Amino acid sequence: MTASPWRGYELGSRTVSYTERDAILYALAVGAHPSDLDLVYEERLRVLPTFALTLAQWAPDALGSLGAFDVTTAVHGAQRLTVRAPLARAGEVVMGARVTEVWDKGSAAVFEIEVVSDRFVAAWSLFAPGCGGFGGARGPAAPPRPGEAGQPADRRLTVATHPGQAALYRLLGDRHPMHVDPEAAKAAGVARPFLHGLCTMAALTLPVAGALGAHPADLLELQGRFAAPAFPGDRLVAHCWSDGEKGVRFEASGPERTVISGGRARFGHG
Ligand SMILES: C[C@H](O)CC(=O)SCCNC(=O)CCNC(=O)[C@H](O)C(C)(C)COP(=O)(O)OP(=O)(O)OC[C@H]1O[C@@H](n2cnc3c(N)ncnc32)[C@H](O)[C@@H]1OP(=O)(O)O
Repeated sequence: MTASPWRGYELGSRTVSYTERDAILYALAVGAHPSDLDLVYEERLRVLPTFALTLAQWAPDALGSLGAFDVTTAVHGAQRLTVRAPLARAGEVVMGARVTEVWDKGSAAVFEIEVVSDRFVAAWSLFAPGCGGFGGARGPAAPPRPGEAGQPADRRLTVATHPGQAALYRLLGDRHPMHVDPEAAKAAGVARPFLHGLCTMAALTLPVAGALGAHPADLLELQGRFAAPAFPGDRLVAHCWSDGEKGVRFEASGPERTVISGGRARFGHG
């Protein structure tokens, strides 16, 4: 087996600062309701833990800028987030990042990037067409999907995304043109601009928390694979399987296909 030269690559460290306004805009961009005062009103603000992923976006962006993969065709394949401590209402976060693994899928490579801070640990999987075939390991198989054994879902939730959602979300840090420019989307093999995977995932986290009687700011763990593009304006349906008292496994579908598979979320008790 040959390892990719990017395996173990240190992306360095970065300090990113943010304001209450950024955290509120983020909450609105992922679907918080104006009546969710502790997400949208600075007097009561609690910061959504998934906001950390916008602060850490520099890491996958840095790897693309270094030329590890073609940024016009690579897409976000999967994400994991482990929360260590709540984010302050405003402030700065110091992060370090490195490429933990590069899997060889033949026609594509999957780059695993880990970002670590005292607030969270986050892991990106980037699916990069044209980067495989270097003689490396394929990596672990896709995790088993809930419901595979025929167990019916415990809950069905719906999330209405809105047509302007990607245009708004990109202002929080991921300005890849594939989310707004039809030509850039086509270059990535998608018919029209599609939602950021992290926007889709965070948007689902809000109703999932509500269904569990948890506060979305009490999220402790989140993960999922972006199985197919979701589009701004799609109505998403999430099927959820209980996973402990404040945990859930989920799969989410758009009008045509499953868009998030192997979803998992766990919340604290507040
Ligand atoms: C930069 C941007 O701003 C970031 C973004 O937010 S992009 C938006 C969010 N992401 C998306 O919309 C991507 C949606 N997903 C997809 O379009 C497709 O799943 C895909 C293009 C990633 C892969 O599809 P496809 O080429 O058909 O892969 P497929 O033949 O099923 O699988 C090939 C291998 O890759 C793996 N793989 C497939 N999808 C994967 C994913 N999403 N993440 C990680 N690995 C994946 C499979 O397990 C398989 O490996 P194995 O043979 O060892 O089991």
